[in-house]
Amino acid sequence: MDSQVDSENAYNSESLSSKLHTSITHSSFQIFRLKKMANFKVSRVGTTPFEGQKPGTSGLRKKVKVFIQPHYLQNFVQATFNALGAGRVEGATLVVSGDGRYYSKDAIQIITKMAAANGVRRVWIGQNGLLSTPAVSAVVRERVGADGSKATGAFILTASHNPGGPHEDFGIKYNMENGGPAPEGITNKIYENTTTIKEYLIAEGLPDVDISTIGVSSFEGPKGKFDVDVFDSTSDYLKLLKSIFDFPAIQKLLSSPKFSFCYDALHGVAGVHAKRIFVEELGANESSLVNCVPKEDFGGGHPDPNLTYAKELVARMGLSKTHSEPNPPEFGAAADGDGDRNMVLGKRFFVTPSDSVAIIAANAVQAIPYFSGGLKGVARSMPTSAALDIVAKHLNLKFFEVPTGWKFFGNLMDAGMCSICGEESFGTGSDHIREKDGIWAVLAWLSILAYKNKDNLGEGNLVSVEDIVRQHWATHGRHYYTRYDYENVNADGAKDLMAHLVKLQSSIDEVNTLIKGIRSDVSNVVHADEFEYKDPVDGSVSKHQGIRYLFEDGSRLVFRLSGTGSEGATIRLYIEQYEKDSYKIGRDSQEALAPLVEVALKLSKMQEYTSRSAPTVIT
Ligand SMILES: O=P(O)(O)OC[C@H]1O[C@H](O)[C@H](O)[C@@H](O)[C@@H]1O
Ligand SMILES: [Mg+2]
Repeated sequence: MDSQVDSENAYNSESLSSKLHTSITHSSFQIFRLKKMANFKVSRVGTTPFEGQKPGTSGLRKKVKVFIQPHYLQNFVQATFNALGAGRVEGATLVVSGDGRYYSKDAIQIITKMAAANGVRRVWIGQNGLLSTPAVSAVVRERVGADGSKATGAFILTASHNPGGPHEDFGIKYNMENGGPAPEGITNKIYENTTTIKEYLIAEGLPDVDISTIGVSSFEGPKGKFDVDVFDSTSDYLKLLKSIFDFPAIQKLLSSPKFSFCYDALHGVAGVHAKRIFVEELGANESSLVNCVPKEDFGGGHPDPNLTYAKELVARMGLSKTHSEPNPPEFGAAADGDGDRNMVLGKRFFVTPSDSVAIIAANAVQAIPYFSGGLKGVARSMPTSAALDIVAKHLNLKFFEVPTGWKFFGNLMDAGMCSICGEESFGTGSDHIREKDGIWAVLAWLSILAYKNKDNLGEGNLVSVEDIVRQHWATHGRHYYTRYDYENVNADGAKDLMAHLVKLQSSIDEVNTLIKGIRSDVSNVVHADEFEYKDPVDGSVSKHQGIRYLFEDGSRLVFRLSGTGSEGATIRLYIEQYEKDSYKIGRDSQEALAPLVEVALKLSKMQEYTSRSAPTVIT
């Protein structure tokens, strides 16, 4: 009897002994159990607002030194609970996990205690606090707890592709019961709450949970039971992926001596899933995994899968300018810190994310069982190239152009209007969840490769990634595309540059005169505006979503300020040119785009406003 009592009340020994005494005097254990003391009490902690807790496109991202200030994280979490309202918090089942970056472990303990105090019924945590953003979305949508419970929302602890470590970034965002990021109505309310917050609730007496061991720990609070369920990070996500793709077909491709594969998680959370999915399930060689052990500081790197930051993969795939690789793998891919982004490479070949989504959409019905019944529609973000538009037209599919940010796809998917979508920012995904999904994109490509090679894994040449892309261009034309990023520039300079570009738009004639003075071989601008989007599902309007210059020959220049940086401003310049003639589609993209790049830089007075003579990253 004693040991049972002890284990249930281990955290309140003083009151326990007095109760125990009472129960023994009344010689009725039953009475004692019913009146059992709580494991924790609710403590109300006074606080004052912090400035700048406005969640951006993907939650709140700040330097760790900002987040670790006393009450900083707590204020944001309480503001979120208050914005959700008691109906979505009391009795709720909340997922709390992330990409494992520095400060995650502390944050998980704090959020768990605050959840308990706010009346949440269960907190679900991926083992070691690790769940990729797509895995969180899958868990929210698909996981069923041992007691039949379903998740009602999630705190995702990540700053995505931003570096991690004590001097780098931390982040937090809230996802709703559909597995997608909270809509603007909620994030605005969270922000309002952060400006007036006076107190937060936290459980006192609740111990830190051991997040490294799978299992359920149960506690008793003033409002009843509170469970912490630590579960395997990959099982639910894997189950969902298995229902989408033909795993045996992919396994056959991976085991073919003609094929070789490489995956770089850049020390982000995707490494955990990759080992299980690619190696244990699909039979890839363990040596094909690079940087797949998650690290709190991503090994000191920048966990963004692009040609600049995914250096090791780029070198392995034979794309490094300084290192020559004699025998690169046939296929390579990388992920960002939280595993929702992807970069796909072939042997010595880069697939632009804009082409990637178009090619996946073009082949999905044949190559991916989940889509065998047809696609409901496709969508891309505005700065993403128009390669997908051509596929949509060709296949007679519903098509949507939305502002940057994955949440805009969510509404379309919830309304059954969109199956596949993608962004130039290395995000690709489908309506299986409500986040982009890096591993899904890799499996989609492996499915296409498996499909195209289904009859020649024995004899004949392998149809390579490059073959698939070139074939696509030959059929649909090619969108030459590049993005120039100017990271961490002076915020006022960036604002002035944008204002200058908007002002120019008032006279297209003047713009064309300026352009002719810069390059006479560039076509005329026919339309210029700031992109605005009216959501076809809820009618909401998003303004100022990027500055566009549209040219007569289909070329486009787009300028945007990043919504995901944590310091200064980042200007993104997107340059695109369409070529239909087969003899013009094989050029080097930087070379093909050089005239438009020159126009963009001079028209925007980039160097004048940013004091930068070159971008930080070119993709
Ligand atoms: O605002 P940016 O830095 O260009 O980033 C834009 C990207 O941010 C996040 O990753 C969002 O999830 C993406 O949907 C979006 O494309
Ligand atoms: Mg990310």
